[in-house]
Amino acid sequence: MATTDSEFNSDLLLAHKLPETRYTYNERDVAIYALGIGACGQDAVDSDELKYVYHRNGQDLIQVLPTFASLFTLGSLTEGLDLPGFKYDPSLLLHGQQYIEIYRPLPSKASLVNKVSLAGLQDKGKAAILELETRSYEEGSGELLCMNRTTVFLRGAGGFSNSSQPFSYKNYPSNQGLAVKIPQRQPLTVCEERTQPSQALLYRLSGDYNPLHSDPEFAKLAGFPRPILHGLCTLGFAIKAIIKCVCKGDPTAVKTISGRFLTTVFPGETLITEMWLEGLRVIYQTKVRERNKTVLAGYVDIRGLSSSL
Ligand SMILES: CCCCCCC/C=C/C(=O)SCCNC(=O)CCNC(=O)[C@H](O)C(C)(C)COP(=O)(O)OP(=O)(O)OC[C@H]1O[C@@H](n2cnc3c(N)ncnc32)[C@H](O)[C@@H]1OP(=O)(O)O
Repeated sequence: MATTDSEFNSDLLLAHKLPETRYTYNERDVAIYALGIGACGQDAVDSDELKYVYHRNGQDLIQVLPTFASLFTLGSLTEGLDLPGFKYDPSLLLHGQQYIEIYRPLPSKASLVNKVSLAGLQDKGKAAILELETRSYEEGSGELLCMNRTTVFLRGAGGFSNSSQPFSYKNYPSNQGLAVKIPQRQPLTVCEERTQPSQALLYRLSGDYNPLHSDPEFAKLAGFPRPILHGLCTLGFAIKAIIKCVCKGDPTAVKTISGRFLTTVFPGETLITEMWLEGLRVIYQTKVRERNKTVLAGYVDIRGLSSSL
């Protein structure tokens, strides 16, 4: 049977092979990213954070934050993703979740080949949830460096299922990236950091140029009073706080990162990240002080016993 352009076609969608993408970066990109997630944003000589932007023995020795890996997915979603058999309005897209596995410390420069695949699609009625998995291999050695699973919440794109049962496709283990249960006890440690009013304008220079984060008119059309902060920028602030407070400042201690974006953050707001340690898992939630809202929650699995607490 012929289908119109707007009709959902799971056969077409699931058979579709997403193109490989490439990502090349150097020490300058690593430093610009670190500044974008607030490194040295309150104190230019902060001894916990200067190492992410400067090293006195050469820029190639700067340390790379594990969330830098999230940039490797740029180019698959931010450039507009064309999926046969499934239509959505990109201007209504919100970043829902990010799951990252780091297999070895990120070098300060590299050329990567990304293998991208569809990891999930769910019909939630009012919205669709789309998940893309990106495996990043170092060019030359072919070594697998990390994996990202990006979940986007597509407002207005739900209700596409052809049968009475809502469409649901997921091709990864159900224990990965689950929503976390926040402990009822007091957090072990808390870190507070103010974002700058220009935070999104700085963060976007790492390559996510979606006008939702910079253009007041575009933001209004997407349903927001003003431009909002990139979800991955908020995630970067939170994980940087965990590295500082729980991992003795060692960014290579981070093995797995999971985060769900619960509500939007506006540039200039203050982020309070609360942390609980459960074995080698740090459960965290990030709140906005000014609105007393939880904006992000998730977990970080750390290697070995490097916790400083
Ligand atoms: C380099 C690659 C980048 C890729 C992304 C590029 C574009 C970037 C854009 C951004 O950065 S946008 C800024 C960051 N994101 C946000 O600010 C979103 C914050 N979250 C929200 O505003 C809300 O959570 C929401 C996403 C609008 C959903 O809230 P809503 O009240 O509409 O949902 P519910 O009714 O609670 O749930 C419906 C259904 O959906 C599931 N769900 C809810 N939230 C999420 C989520 N964040 N991620 C994944 N799934 C979510 C929820 O579990 C419900 O499912 P069921 O339980 O009914 O099965």
